[in-house]
Amino acid sequence: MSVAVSAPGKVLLVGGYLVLDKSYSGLVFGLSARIHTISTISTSETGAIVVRSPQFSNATWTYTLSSSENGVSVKHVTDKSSSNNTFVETTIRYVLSYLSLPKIPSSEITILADNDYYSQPTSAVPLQRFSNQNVPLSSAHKTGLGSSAALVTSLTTCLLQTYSPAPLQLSTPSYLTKIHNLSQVAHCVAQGKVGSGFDVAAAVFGSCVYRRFSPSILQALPEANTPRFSQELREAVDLSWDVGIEKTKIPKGVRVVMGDVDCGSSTPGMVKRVLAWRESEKEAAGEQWDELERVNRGLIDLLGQLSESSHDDVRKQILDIRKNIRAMGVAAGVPIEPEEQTKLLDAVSTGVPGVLGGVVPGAGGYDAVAFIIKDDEETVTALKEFLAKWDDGKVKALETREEQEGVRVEQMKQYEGFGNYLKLS
Ligand SMILES: Nc1ncnc2c1ncn2[C@@H]1O[C@H](COP(=O)(O)OP(=O)(O)OP(=O)(O)O)[C@@H](O)[C@H]1O
Ligand SMILES: C[C@@](O)(CCOP(=O)(O)O)CC(=O)O
Repeated sequence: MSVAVSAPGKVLLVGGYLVLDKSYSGLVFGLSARIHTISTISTSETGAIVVRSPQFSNATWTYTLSSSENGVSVKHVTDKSSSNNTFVETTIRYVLSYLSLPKIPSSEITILADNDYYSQPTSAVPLQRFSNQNVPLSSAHKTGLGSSAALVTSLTTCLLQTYSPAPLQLSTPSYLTKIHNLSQVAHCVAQGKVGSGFDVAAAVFGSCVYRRFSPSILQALPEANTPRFSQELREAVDLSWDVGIEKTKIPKGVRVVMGDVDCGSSTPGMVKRVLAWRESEKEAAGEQWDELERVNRGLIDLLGQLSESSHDDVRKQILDIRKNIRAMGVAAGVPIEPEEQTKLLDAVSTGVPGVLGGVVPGAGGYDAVAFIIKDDEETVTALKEFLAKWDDGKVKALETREEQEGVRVEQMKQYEGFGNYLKLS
């Protein structure tokens, strides 16, 4: 029997940087662009998991598995053409160690990512779903939708559904919390640091107002496969975390449109510099963050009770947020809303009727822009046409839009046309 799961990407509309500190919050929307993982238990005797990501070249990873009292040892079988996939390997190691099964049947897992995760070449004909990128994963141009968090969450859930001794329902709140905690652990270990985790939260719970968990929950965990690893992992995951998730959704009548700026900024470098500034200018930075939190919360409240008559208030609130973000950027010496992005956001906000405003989402920089617009075809078309003419078409509107739902079990039928990618049972 095959099991399929998908988890959404994210856009952190407001709260970049602040959300790293538990005293502040971020508004994150889950996106319709999802990463799917489909598993099939295989008949092979040896305990092994073969993972394929068939939209990319040389993207097959084989792992042999063996159980011990220190957790499940997961070894990547390498050959000449293979590369590592730390996110996949770590997720398998942590989920199977969490389950601590004495015997682990072999399985095959296929990863399929919606097209919006990668900048696509301009094409006269519509792309097929899960289009083939024809390049190794390392050369794909990511659009910044949080592919690793969606992948880790989707794979964690797929492994739990495949290997848990008792069948589980994703509608059970305690099970979703377990998926969240385990996915956060695996994602942090794989990326080598404890981030705020808003991307994993969106992948699990969908759109929400997010407040981070205390990093100390994870910092105390022993290394994988050392004494007490399995027990302590289980204890940490089953603990009640001090994370804040207030589910939310975009109000009726408006939608989010993402613009992919095929360029890119180094998020870790920007985070380091903003946090160093905050440390060195404690008082001024504290005041600035409190003010940003106030205006961010203002937008969250406005969106919570939106009507046609409050569109102008949303416009003003977004401008206020941007003014504060630019001030933080100047004070920290980090181009969070760089001049080029300011020009673009201003031009779209004033030049395209139906656009309520736009921001540089997440860490900002040159990566992406996100717009809140009226949810009608006319506005979407006008925005796309405007972007196509801007700076030689460097900014492309993505097809994805906000979506409320987080991780979910998928019906197998939808993959039937993808026989070139996977065999179903
Ligand atoms: N389709 C996929 N197949 C297999 N592995 C994937 C896939 N997509 C993402 N990954 C894993 O996630 C890693 C990319 O993670 P990274 O954090 O660099 O990007 P991201 O999460 O998309 O970034 P951002 O948070 O800026 O959106 C890849 O190196 C790979 O390990
Ligand atoms: C800067 C930060 O607050 C947001 C980064 O968001 P993004 O990866 O640019 O979408 C970092 C974090 O929250 O982990």
